Amino acid sequence: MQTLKIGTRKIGTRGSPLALAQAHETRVRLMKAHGLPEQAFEVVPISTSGDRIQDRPLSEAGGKGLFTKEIEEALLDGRIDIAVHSSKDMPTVLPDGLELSTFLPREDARDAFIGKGVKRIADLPHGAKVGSSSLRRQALIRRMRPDFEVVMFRGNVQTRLRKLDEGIAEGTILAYAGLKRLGLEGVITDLMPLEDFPPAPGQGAIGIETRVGDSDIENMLAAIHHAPTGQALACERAFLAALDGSCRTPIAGHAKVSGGKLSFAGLIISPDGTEWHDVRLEGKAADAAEIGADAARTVRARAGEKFFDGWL
Ligand SMILES: NCc1[nH]cc(CCC(=O)O)c1CC(=O)O
Repeated sequence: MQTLKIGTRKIGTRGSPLALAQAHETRVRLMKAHGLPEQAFEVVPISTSGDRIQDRPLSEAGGKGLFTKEIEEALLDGRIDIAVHSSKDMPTVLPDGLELSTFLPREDARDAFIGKGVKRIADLPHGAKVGSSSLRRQALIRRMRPDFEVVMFRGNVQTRLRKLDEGIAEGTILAYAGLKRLGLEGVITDLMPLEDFPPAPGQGAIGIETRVGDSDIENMLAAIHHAPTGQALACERAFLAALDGSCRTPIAGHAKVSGGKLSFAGLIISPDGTEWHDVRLEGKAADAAEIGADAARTVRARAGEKFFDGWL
């Protein structure tokens, strides 16, 4: 075990209940891995622009970076030592001097369905309202059931559940991982199959951002890094990075890693759910990023360049 320098390590996070749960999970893993008491780590909640903008889709307001800007400034300034994120919410390009260096063992990456009065999404009546603000989920819902009315649904998990109770929609889809971390898996009425309803790149994986070259922190985090999750994420993020010119094209991607092998499934889909292109690739886990980039080239070639600017 590495000997750590004295002093409290500051764990930066968004202030939402899910973000705090993820920061606490990180803290507990660090305490156990290093035999350190709770006081060795402090969780520092930071409010971000993404948390404050509630009135329009984030893709219009400026995209994923809105959830990370203020936290990354704190990391660069040294006000915090590490930043804990949902990998799914992380832009593919990070500010100079920062890296996503550590991943905790991934939770089940599937989406979960929460039905009101029905168990499965297929049981909803013709024309039912399904709530989601995610472009990917909206497109996948429309592909599955063109008769449904997709309604805008933002806010944290608790807010969305309240909207369901109020009858604004008859069902909604959220990440299983987030519900589980909040102790809310009891509200789930079904899990969406990976094949019909592929998750967002990074879904279910907690990622930790650090300053490049901060060797003290790197040593500390090495003890909690989960290498297979890191490889899966390298693949999914390479796929996203190679496609993600705008965040208006819904993109799904999921890599499974086991026994040094990686298998990846990726999908791009039009927001109306009528046109999609998918890809499956397998290879060595050590080639994770190349597999993701290859998969992106394949779907890009299948879709044609026009596919990507058709929805602006
Ligand atoms: N965009 C919000 C967000 N970011 C990460 C999660 C869930 C946790 C995860 O995927 O790790 C969620 C909520 C959701 O999609 O239901």
